[in-house]
Amino acid sequence: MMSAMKKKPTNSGVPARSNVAVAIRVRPPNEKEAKDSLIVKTDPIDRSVTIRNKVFSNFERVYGQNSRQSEIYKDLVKKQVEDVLRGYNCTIFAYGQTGTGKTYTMEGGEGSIEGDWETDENTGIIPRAAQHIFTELTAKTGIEYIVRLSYVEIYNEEMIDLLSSPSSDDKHLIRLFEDPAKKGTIVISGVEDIPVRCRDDVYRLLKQGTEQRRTAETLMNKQSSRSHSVLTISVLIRESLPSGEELVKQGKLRLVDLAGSENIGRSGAEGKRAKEAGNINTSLLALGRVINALTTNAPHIPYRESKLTRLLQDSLGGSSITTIIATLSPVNTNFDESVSTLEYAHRAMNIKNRPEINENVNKKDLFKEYSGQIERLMRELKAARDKSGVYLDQELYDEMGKKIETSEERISLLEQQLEDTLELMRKHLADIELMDDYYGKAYTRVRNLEQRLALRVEELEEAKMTIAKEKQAHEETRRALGRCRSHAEEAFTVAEETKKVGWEAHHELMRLHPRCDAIGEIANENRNVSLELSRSINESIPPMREANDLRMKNGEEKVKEAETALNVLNEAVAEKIPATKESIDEANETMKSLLSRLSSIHSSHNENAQKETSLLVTMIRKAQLHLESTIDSVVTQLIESNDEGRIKVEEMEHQNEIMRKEMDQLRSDCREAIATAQMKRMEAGEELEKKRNQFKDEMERKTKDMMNMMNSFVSSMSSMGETIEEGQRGQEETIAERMNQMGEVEMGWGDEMDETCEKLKNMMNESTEKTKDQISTCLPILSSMGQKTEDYGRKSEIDREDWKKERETIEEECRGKHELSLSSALSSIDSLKETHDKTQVDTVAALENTKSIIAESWKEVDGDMDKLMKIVIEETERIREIPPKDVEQVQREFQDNQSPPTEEELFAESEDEVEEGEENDENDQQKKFKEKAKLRRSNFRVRDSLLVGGDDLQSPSKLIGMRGQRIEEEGSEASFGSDRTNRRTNN
Ligand SMILES: Nc1ncnc2c1ncn2[C@@H]1O[C@H](COP(=O)(O)OP(=O)(O)OP(=O)(O)O)[C@@H](O)[C@H]1O
Repeated sequence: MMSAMKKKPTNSGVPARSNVAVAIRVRPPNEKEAKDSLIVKTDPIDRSVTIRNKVFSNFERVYGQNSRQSEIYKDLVKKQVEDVLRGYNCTIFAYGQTGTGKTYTMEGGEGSIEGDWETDENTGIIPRAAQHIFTELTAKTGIEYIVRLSYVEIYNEEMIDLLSSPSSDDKHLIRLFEDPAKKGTIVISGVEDIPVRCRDDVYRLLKQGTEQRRTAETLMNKQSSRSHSVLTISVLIRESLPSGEELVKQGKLRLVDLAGSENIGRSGAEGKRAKEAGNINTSLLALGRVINALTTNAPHIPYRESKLTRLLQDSLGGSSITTIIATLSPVNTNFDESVSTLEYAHRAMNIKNRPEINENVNKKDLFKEYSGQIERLMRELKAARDKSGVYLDQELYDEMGKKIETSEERISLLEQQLEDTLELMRKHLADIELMDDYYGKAYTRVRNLEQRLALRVEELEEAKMTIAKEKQAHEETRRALGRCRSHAEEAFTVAEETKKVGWEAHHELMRLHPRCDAIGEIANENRNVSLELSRSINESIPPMREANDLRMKNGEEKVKEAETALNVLNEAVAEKIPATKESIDEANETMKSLLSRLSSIHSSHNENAQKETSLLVTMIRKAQLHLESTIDSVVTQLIESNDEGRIKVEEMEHQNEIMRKEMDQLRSDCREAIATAQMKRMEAGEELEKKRNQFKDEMERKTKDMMNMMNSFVSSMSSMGETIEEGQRGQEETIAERMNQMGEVEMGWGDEMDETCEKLKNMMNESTEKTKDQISTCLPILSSMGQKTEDYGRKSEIDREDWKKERETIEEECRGKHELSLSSALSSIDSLKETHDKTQVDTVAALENTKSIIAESWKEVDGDMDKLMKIVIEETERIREIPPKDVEQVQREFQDNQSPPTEEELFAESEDEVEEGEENDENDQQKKFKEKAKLRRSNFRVRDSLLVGGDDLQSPSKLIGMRGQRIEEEGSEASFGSDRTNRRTNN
């Protein structure tokens, strides 16, 4: 294929001429060989193999029994795969005796075909190469590519397409021909060249081909392959250059698993098997000859001697990069075969190739080239045919016959070539059509995929939003849990405070109890004092009342007496008035008769009369004074009784004051007690604060644990979210990558895309399911945690309520007891005060009542006195108007009417008279005094006869005299009344 591609010298590290690389691999001995001696020694550093004494060196690589598949691949194949992708043809074939590990090296151990090429040690070169090619291709951007796979078997010099359906009988159609445009490049026609889109396609086809391989059991190996298998992976890469040119690269990787190279005789093959072995050896012998010819610079290389050599023409001495892996058995039994293989390999090592890269050309050039080629061939064909109708002489004819024969051969060759070229072209066209078809499909698919991608992106966005919501929900849950924690903390704080207050109250209560007891005792004492006081007051009130009553009674009596005396006086006056009138008349008469007689002595007699009058006035004044003093004494007594009441009131006030002081003391005690309680409360508070801190620390620790749990949960959730996000991101990236690739590759692998999308969808579904599962796993945990938090909160609430209730109870009890004791003390004090106030009020009322009674008495007395005074004044005035009588007469009259004054009175009066400035000598005065005393004594006798009452009250004349004197002194009646009133008020 791709004969139109020009070859150009190698570049990029591939030498222009390079020897076929030969590596030796020695497998480990199998069970059968366990007792056999190991004769093959490998030196990887020296790259030499020693078998007995024979040393084979300068190999590309040498691997011992413990070599690893991955090692082989990295050293021998990896670079070639990269070269294939750059446009080189590369061949790797395994050569060796049956059962030495050719298939193991090329395909891998049992079941290894589906293993991961990078990790699975069983995996052989073919699966690794397939994986590697697709990994590299998918990693490249800006290219389109198509990968095709053909798998043929050469068995008994027959080529069999291992990928065609087993029923088809088209094996004879498979031909090998040289690419006319690329000399030496052998093309296999008539085989299925199946496009593959991924590693799995390769595996599937490999499996299919392997099943078709004919294997026969030989004595040497149970599954000894009697055929050569050739797997070809062609890669066509179309690349758009920045210049706008379209470049096409085509590389080919041939992986050949040769049949065993053992001796027929030793293999034990018989009959058909022997034929097989022979054919096998024919091919291998031809291969040997080719190798010999190549290494000895022979003019002819017998590629055409066998299908195998024909097929490997390009790989041996051609433009391919070739690696041979010669496999060996390590044991002595296989010595000959091992030596043969080593010699074979050593010879092959000298084959020189000229690796050429398949020149990058654009599509137009490719067509042009093919067209030119076809045209040329057609021309040649036509020319050849045209010549066939010309008549020539015999010799010339014979010559021409020969020439015609030659020409016919050439024609047939050209026809063959033309046919091959046409087939190639058809193939290329088919490739291009296929590519275009793929491109169109891919374009449509890309569109569809873009739409799907948009949908996926939307879904992804939705999923992201869902995740974000979930995250938010988680965040909210975390926050809610945080709030719950803070609520719980608050609840605990409150509970602690409540506890503290409760304890404080309890302590305070405990401390207040004795204080309350003391207060109660004081209150009891106060009550007793109060009771005592009220009792004493109650006791003192009746005597006071009695005293008052008595005084009132006395006053009344006195008033009554005064009234009686007044009445008596009035009566006496009334009695005396007619007698007096008569006496006055007689006296008038006497006076008249004696007027003349007395006129001489008028002046002296007048003087005596004035003296008598003044004596009378003095007597009246004395009586008045006596009365006043009596009244004053009554008033004083009243005042005294009033003072007594006042003293009692004062005492009570004093008591009250004491009680107030005691109350103040009590209050200050209470305050002190409260201050002490507060202090104690503070102390208890500090203690409780400590305990609370301890409790809080404990709580914080527990909460921290809880939070740690929560955080780990949340972090696991977030990591889960991140994983999901990463998964999503990965999916996004994968989708984007896929889309990029899809956008860039116009060839059809829509199915792959579908599959990828399906896979992605599945992945997303899986991821969603996983997320759901995780969420569903998390939800019960969350709900249980929420439940726990709720329970916790509820418990805290209950605790808080309990504490609150307890606190209220304690407070109530405390307050109740405290208040009860205080209120009882206060109520006892209040009751005492009330009693006291009541007593005071009663006393004051009693006093006021007494006062009003006395005032009433006074009013009455005043009225009577006024009346009396009026009478006395009138009488006095009337007496004053009476003309002076004869002294004797007067004396008689007085003797008749008045009791004689006592000596002291007379003496006092005489002294008064002396003080009044009378100028008499001492003898005269004594004489006169005696005379006056005599007179007065006689007068008083008269008076005594007139008087009814005792000595306490003065005679009416005295009273009159006193009153008269006072009137004279004060000058008016009103002033006297007001003066007395004033004095009473003052009292
Ligand atoms: N390097 C190795 N390490 C472990 N086992 C190996 C190795 N090489 C070969 N074997 C084992 O040896 C046996 C024969 O190997 P294999 O079939 O690959 O030989 P072969 O050369 O392909 O034989 P045939 O020519 O008959 O196809 C297999 O069971 C294989 O697993």
